Amino acid sequence: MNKREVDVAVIGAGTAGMVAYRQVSRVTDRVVLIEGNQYGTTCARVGCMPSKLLIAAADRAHEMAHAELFGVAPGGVSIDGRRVMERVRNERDRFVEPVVRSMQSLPEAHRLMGHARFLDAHRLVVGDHTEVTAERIVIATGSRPAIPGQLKGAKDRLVVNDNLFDWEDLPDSVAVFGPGVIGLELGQALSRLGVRVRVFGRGGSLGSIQDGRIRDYALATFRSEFPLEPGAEVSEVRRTDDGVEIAYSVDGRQARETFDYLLAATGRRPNVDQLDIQNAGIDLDDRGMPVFDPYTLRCGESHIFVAGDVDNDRPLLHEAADEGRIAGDNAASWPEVKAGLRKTPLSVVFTDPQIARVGLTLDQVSDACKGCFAVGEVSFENQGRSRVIGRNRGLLRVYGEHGSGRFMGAEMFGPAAEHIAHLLAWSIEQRMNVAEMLAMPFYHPVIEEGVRTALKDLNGKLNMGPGAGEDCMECGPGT
Ligand SMILES: Cc1cc2nc3c(=O)[nH]c(=O)nc-3n(C[C@H](O)[C@H](O)[C@H](O)COP(=O)(O)OP(=O)(O)OC[C@H]3O[C@@H](n4cnc5c(N)ncnc54)[C@H](O)[C@@H]3O)c2cc1C
Ligand SMILES: NC(=O)c1ccc[n+]([C@@H]2O[C@H](COP(=O)([O-])OP(=O)(O)OC[C@H]3O[C@@H](n4cnc5c(N)ncnc54)[C@H](O)[C@@H]3O)[C@@H](O)[C@H]2O)c1
Repeated sequence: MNKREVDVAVIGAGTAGMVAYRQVSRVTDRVVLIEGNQYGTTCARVGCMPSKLLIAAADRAHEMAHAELFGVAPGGVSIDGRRVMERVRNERDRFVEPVVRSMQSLPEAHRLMGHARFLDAHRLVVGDHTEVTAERIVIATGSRPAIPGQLKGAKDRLVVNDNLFDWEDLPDSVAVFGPGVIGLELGQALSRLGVRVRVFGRGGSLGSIQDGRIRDYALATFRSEFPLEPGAEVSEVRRTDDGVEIAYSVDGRQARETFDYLLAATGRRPNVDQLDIQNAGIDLDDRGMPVFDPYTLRCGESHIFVAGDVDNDRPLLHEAADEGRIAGDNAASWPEVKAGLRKTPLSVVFTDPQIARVGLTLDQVSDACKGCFAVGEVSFENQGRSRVIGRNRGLLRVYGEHGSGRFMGAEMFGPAAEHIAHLLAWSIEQRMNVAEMLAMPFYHPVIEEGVRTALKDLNGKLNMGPGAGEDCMECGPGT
């Protein structure tokens, strides 16, 4: 067994771990970044990037198939599944390659390959070949798909995001389990690429949507495009000669249907369970998760920090990077530990229409404002720019506090949500109130005019000015 002694050990070379390593390596050479599988990160290899590449192909197919709305006849759209998947893999590899290269350019003494486990609060055993003694430790081990036992009945036809993007060709049919973020993004994309898809859910949840009106609107919209059962009762999942047979009932109606594959998108599990974390000497909650401070990322009063998806809090790429920076800075400066900057919550789901959420959710706003808040709303169905480009579906709901007029949060299902969510998140970051947001410039005709309509509606409901539709001589048509 090799022995190493370092100031800081970072476990996991994903986004959070690499950022933590970078921060630590600025102040000490006695640092090691440990990776148990392969370099390249979840985001680039099997997450954000390949999923968006598949969605890009699907969106193109969908736009072509619906061009007749504009009097443009594309003359039949043909989808070459092999070429679709080839581009996904090639472009994915282009994103992965520089990440791997930057890892390989690190000093050899700073890199260690092997699965890490805690022997005690300061000692790790890595891949049964090296024992690392570290004064401080950052756990950045990410997460992996959580697969309910029943779905394992699909045997060799069970896929998750880790292997779907390696398909050589598109299959004819896929049963998608989990109408969460991954299931909706990939399910809709596969459907638009000509794959027969049915999405099975449990308990009625949809994406990460928290606002009931947005959820209902989104559900009806997705259902008009592909079968989606958010509350299906699945009694059996069975591998047969023909593929995967699923027996299920919806509203008492029994059905059996066979698919080529079953995609499990049923949530993700933090990679804590294989760390022998019980040896680390830190407090664990009743699910065995480290108890930590979300501002310092420190576990109790210890020398151990967490960062990224492993802490199961805001499992998104930009948050993993922020957490890596905070945890890395604190591991570097320990025992001096500072609260880091946590940004306004922001999430975007790349369905069509997109789903976005910023700031506090409706329930959180109600708690924070003790019930003294109002909700402004706009439908994009008659919004000028959205109609012009044929993307006039969706709803934006904006939340503001009575008295102060402070803008608290928003949820959206609609066109250009990825961009609008940024404007709204930046407004919250600047602590703007609704009147200040309305004083910002709005061009014509743009989708952002819909945001202004929602804000005016909110302003009126907060009794702070005219509502939507009143006193807007300067507004153009369809705003
Ligand atoms: C399909 C999909 C699509 C996504 N799309 C988006 C998106 O569009 N936008 C967005 O913001 N987020 C998206 N995400 C989420 C985003 O990818 C993650 O939040 C982010 O990649 C997490 O980074 P991380 O560093 O915490 O984990 P990872 O990048 O997973 O890194 C963890 C590393 O730790 C290693 N490891 C684990 N255990 C050990 C051990 N015991 N010893 C040594 N090494 C270990 C792993 O091998 C891995 O390399 C998506 C995720 C998925 C799955
Ligand atoms: N655009 C993005 O930012 C993006 C994209 C993909 C993933 N992500 C990240 O990855 C995380 C994980 O995504 P996810 O979609 O796996 O998780 P999720 O929590 O969003 O969704 C899981 C879904 O599976 C359902 N489910 C659970 N067990 C089930 C069962 N037995 N049968 C049917 N349905 C079942 C849940 O009710 C839920 O709707 C997200 O929370 C997000 O942070 C982000």
